Amino acid sequence: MSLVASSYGKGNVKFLKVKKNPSNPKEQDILQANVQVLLRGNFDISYTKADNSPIVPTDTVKNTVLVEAKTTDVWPIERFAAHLAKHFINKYSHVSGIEITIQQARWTRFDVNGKPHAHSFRHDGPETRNTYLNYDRSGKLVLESSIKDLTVLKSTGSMFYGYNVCDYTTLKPTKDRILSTSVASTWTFDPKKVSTLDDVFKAADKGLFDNTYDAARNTTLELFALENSPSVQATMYNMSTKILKLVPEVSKVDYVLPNIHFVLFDLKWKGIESNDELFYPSSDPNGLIKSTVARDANAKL
Ligand SMILES: O=c1[nH]c(=O)c2[nH]c(=O)[nH]c2[nH]1
Repeated sequence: MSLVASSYGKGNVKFLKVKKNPSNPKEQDILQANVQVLLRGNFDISYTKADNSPIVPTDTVKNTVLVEAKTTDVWPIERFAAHLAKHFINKYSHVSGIEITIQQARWTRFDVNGKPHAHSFRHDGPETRNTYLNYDRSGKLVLESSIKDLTVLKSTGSMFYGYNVCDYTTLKPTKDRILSTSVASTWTFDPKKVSTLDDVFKAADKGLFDNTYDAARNTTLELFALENSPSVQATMYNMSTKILKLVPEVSKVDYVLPNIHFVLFDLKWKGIESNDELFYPSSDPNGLIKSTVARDANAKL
C-alpha cells in the first residue's frame, strides 16, 4: 500500500480587518474573511512512519493567516491569497504546493442623511465573494474567484416551453413564470495572462479582481432582470459569454444554478381566479443546472 495523495492545514480561520484612512482615522473600511490553507509536499513520513518532524502544525498555519492579515494588505482577497502562498512556499522548503480558499462576507456601507457613512455597514445576507488559489513551487498557478449564495427572483419575464415531451411528462409549457435561483458563478483567470504570483500582485494593483467581480455580479443581475428568459440554460450561457466579452483576462466561466420552484396555489376549487398571484415555495426537489463556458472551445477543462 502507498500514500497516494495528502494535504493538510487549517480551515475556518476567520478575521475582521479594519482599514483606517491615515488622514481621517474614523473613515474606515472592513473585510471579514474565512480562510482555509492546505499544504502539500514532503510530509509522507508523518502519515506512514508517525514521524511528525516535517509537520508545520495547523495551529502555526492559523497564526500565520492572522499575523499576515494584520501586517499586510488583504484587499482584494486574491492579493491576500497570493501573499499567503508566497509566504508558505518561501518559509518552508519542504512545502511543494498550497491551496488557499478565502470567503469574504458581504458587508455594505450604508447611507445616513443621504451620504455613505464613514464606518457603518449592513450585512447583506449569506452572499459571499470567494477566491481559490492553487500554487505549485514549480510555478503552476490556478486562480478562480466566485460569487456564491446570491439569491434572486423575478416574478415575470421568464418562460419554459418547447421541451422534450414523452409519456413521463406532466409539466405544462409556460410563457410567463416565476424564476428564482441562488447563483454560484465562478470565473477562472487565464493562466497565460495571470501566470505567476507577481502577476496576481500587479493585477490586484490595477483593480482587475474588483473590476471582474463587479462585471460578473452586475452581468448576472442585469441579464437575470432584463432578459425574457427562455430557460435557465440559455440565460446562464448568455451571462457567461458576456463576462468573457467584458474581461479578457478570464478564460472560463462556470455557473451552478438551482431552479427554486414556486408552485401556484390554484383556487379554482373555491371559485377564485388564480391569475398567477399566489404561490407557495417548494424547497424540494429542485432543478439544478450547471454550465462551463470557455473562451477557447479547445480549452482543457
Ligand atoms: O429553465 C428550465 N430548465 C429546465 O431544464 C427545466 N426543467 C423543468 O422542469 N423546468 C425547467 N426550467
